[in-house]
Amino acid sequence: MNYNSTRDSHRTASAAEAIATGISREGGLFVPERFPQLTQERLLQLSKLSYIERAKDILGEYLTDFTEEELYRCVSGAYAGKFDDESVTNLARLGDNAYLLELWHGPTCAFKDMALQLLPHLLTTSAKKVVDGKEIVILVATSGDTGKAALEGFKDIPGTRMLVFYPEQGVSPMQKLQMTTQEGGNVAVCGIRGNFDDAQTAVKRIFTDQALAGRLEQSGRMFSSANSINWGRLAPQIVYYISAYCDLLADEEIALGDPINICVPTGNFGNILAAYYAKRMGLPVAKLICASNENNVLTEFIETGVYNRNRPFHTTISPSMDILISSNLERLLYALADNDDAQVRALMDSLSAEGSYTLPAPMLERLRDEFAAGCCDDGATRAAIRATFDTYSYLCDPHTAVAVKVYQDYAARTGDATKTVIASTANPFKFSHSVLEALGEPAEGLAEFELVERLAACTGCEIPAGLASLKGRVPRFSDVCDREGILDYVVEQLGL
Ligand SMILES: N[C@@H](CCOP(=O)(O)O)C(=O)O
Repeated sequence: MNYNSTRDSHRTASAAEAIATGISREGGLFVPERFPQLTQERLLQLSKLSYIERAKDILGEYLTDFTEEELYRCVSGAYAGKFDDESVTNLARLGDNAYLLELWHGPTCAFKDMALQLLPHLLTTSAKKVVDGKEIVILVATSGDTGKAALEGFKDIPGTRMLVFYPEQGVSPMQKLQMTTQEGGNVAVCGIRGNFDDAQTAVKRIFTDQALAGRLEQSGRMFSSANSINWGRLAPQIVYYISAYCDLLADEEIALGDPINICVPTGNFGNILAAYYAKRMGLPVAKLICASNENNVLTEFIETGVYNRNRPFHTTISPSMDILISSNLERLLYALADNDDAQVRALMDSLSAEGSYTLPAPMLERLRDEFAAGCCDDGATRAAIRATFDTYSYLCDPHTAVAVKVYQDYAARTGDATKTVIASTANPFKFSHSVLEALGEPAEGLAEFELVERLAACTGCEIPAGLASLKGRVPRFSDVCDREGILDYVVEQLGL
């Protein structure tokens, strides 16, 4: 299986090359040249396997330049003993037709662990194949969850170095504590005076700066990415949607071939794109429901075909989705345009020049066939946390609550009673202040761990070990730079 760049479809890469480099030289994203197909018998077989076996099987279709033994080592290294239990994910029922797919049972309590426990194995295996001996310098832009999961995955991994940039005023206190207390001799964390889009744009610019890449190469190093622009981040996310379908099958919640809907809270469009790719592989999926917070650029796009980032940026209680430039949308555009790279280049040029673009009618029609969308503000998010807890005794984090609300609005609006998997993306204790407020509990003026303990006391939910262990920890990293200073920070840190 080879991969093509969304901005130059003649540029091909093996899986190992796509993963080691992270992004194509001209700024395009790598996409598989075709989608392997899952038959119904295959889904049935997969439903009898463990998560690790399912992951090995599905990823084997994409990572064809990895040996069976390499794949098994990567997948078991990522998932065996690293998650709360060997099922890795959990499905919790929410009413008659919905299930929350809990993806946050890994070490950093967010869905990003599902891919970022695996990426270090995939990346070091890939590097040995295609760029042996080079140190991989991984630059990460985060709005809260990717940063910590990437740091945890890559800490002290030989041959790698990592610099993480996060919006200093745009993540939850727990997310900040998780990142700034990170251990590991190969990592550094820097806050920026700006938002996630500023960090992501600066990092992407660095990845495509050929002069800088040359200087880095002279010192035996190369850049890569641990964001979902890297194929090695996205492929593992496809697995959990297929696995969720298999779990529903094994639990006899659905019959083989029954379509499901998938609803995903998303900002950078990676998590929902993985569900779309699962559908392209033949997973029976009816609608993909895209859930956004007040930064509703994706909702408007799916409803109208106009992508317009020229709008106020909102700092919300679901900060990991505070994004106006959704990187992975580019991969969807490539698919909707039938792999026409010129079309993608034109849309992306318009996005960088004007901050907006409009889909041609045939692409919009295909988009709306596949996707539905909705959004909600912080007030509705809080109300959804409260209502979900009161009605189902289920405590969800603000990002998951956005998806629950959007799904419920969708179901009420359309009458669609198809069984729906809602991606539950983070543990609520990462956002204790907002969750307590939503429950109507006093939260003002309390320190972070007072909030955590109060939330545990009033809900009976367990504080995850990965967060409890941060109590009393002193931050290691306090660097902050302007958004314009990210390049200089990288140059200085790397001694270029
Ligand atoms: N929500 C993300 C933003 C980056 O997304 P990614 O999937 O491209 O890594 C975060 O938590 O940082």
